[in-house]
Amino acid sequence: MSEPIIRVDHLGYCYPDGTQALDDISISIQPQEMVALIGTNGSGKTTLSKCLNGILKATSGSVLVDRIKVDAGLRSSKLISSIGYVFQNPDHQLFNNNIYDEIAYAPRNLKLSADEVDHRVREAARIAGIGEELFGEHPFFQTKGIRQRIAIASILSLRPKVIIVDEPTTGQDYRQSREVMEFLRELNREGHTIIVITHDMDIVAEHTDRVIAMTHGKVILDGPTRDVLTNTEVIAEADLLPPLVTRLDQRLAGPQFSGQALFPDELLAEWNARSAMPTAAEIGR
Ligand SMILES: Nc1ncnc2c1ncn2[C@@H]1O[C@H](COP(=O)(O)OP(=O)(O)OP(=O)(O)O)[C@@H](O)[C@H]1O
Repeated sequence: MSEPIIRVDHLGYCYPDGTQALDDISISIQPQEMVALIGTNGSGKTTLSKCLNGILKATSGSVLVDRIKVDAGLRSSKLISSIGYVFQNPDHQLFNNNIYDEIAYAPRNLKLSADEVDHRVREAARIAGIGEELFGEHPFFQTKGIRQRIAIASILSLRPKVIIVDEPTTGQDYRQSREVMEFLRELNREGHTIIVITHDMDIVAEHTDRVIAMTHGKVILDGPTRDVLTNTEVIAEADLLPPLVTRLDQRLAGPQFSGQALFPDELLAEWNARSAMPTAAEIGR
């Protein structure tokens, strides 16, 4: 196994008002993983992301990203090029008057040459699927889907190895959500490590390989997506529900029903493999 791109050891974080938001978290993430970070509101997902990104300084334990010791106030150009954080609400991130300047903002801050900035803006926009004809437009007048892409492009222009995306599908319809997730998957295939924070278990099932589940500032389960999402008891401890298909599979009786199905096709295959139709009593088990 290669060296982790993220190594968190016994991380704790306490806000100045005394709220203990993270408690003894230890995780490591390998390069090019596609990870979902799940948990109820207030479980500590955003705080953890901010500690990874150097926005917050751990009050105990340590965080290493791409071998850099992460320390708030020390958002060195190396750290900025290693990890980027896309806010839950793109409007909290976008503040320039046109899309080009928005994407160019961070590389300009790195004091890169004008040519290099221009190259990075065009590259990031192309990867994020933002046409150059939009460069002069104001970010605020775009759809939420496009604003999300601008927010991602403005991080991509730094070419970070790790990208954390906080609730990328909130407020978007099914088609837009799918598009955003497929786009993140593409970035993942191209070599980026992606961490997605989401409450949507169908999105988790379909688009991520590993799930880290949190509650009350602790990691309660960390493993392959199917193992975590079908672990009903632990998922319930985090006040979450597995995908509907999984819940149905777990209620059906019979050896064909594994209780592990995540997708309708998997459940259908199990159903079709049955020698006889289930009785009402079996379904109600
Ligand atoms: N600025 C702050 N000051 C004090 N406490 C905070 C602050 N921000 C978050 N908290 C608290 O820290 C804990 C973890 O919050 P955090 O936002 O990290 O959770 P989360 O899992 O990201 O929640 P959500 O899904 O709602 O975004 C919660 O108890 C929250 O109320």
